Amino acid sequence: MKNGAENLCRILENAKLNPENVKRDDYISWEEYFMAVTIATSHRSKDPATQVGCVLVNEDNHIVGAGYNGFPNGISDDEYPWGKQSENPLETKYTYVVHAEMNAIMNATARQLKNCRLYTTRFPCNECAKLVIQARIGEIIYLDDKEEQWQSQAARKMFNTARIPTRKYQKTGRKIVIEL
Ligand SMILES: Nc1ccn([C@H]2C[C@H](O)[C@@H](COP(=O)(O)O)O2)c(=O)n1
Ligand SMILES: [Zn+2]
Repeated sequence: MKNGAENLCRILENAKLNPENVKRDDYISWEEYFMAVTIATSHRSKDPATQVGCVLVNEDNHIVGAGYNGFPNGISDDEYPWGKQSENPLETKYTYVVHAEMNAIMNATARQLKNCRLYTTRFPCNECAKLVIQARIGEIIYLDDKEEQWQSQAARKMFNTARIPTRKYQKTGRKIVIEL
């Protein structure tokens, strides 16, 4: 019996020494993973000037919603305007585009978005902030913020009042290459 136990210990020790039996340690973190999916989601946007992605993650680290900026379902990307500058609001994208955060919330598979984390490549605008607060989303993690824009300032003001924390994603410098 003693020899059996000794043999088993030796086998286990040898196994640990074999790298094929030990998990890799260079996997990406949850934060890197969710922001990578958020950035990848933005690549579906047809907006020629600005592509925004957004991902909703619940308390179990499950992705429950994702979206990017685009026109509503059935509104042709080829017939509606993608321009930014016009005296006539009917001729600019802003009048029609659904923001990435709005699409992520609307696409959410989970009925309950309460306390989910919202990852986004661009800090939410005031209109998205209203939906985020109403959906009781728990935290905003963003890549970039156009702080000079009043829409961003209004959103931040509402998040502060609603006590929804926001934080800027801290880049790790890691790069991944995805060949599609
Ligand atoms: N938090 C945000 C802010 C903006 N967007 C979308 C709306 C437009 O498609 C584009 C912004 O246009 P720009 O003036 O930067 O060319 O980004 C969003 O989805 N979420
Ligand atoms: Zn918005």
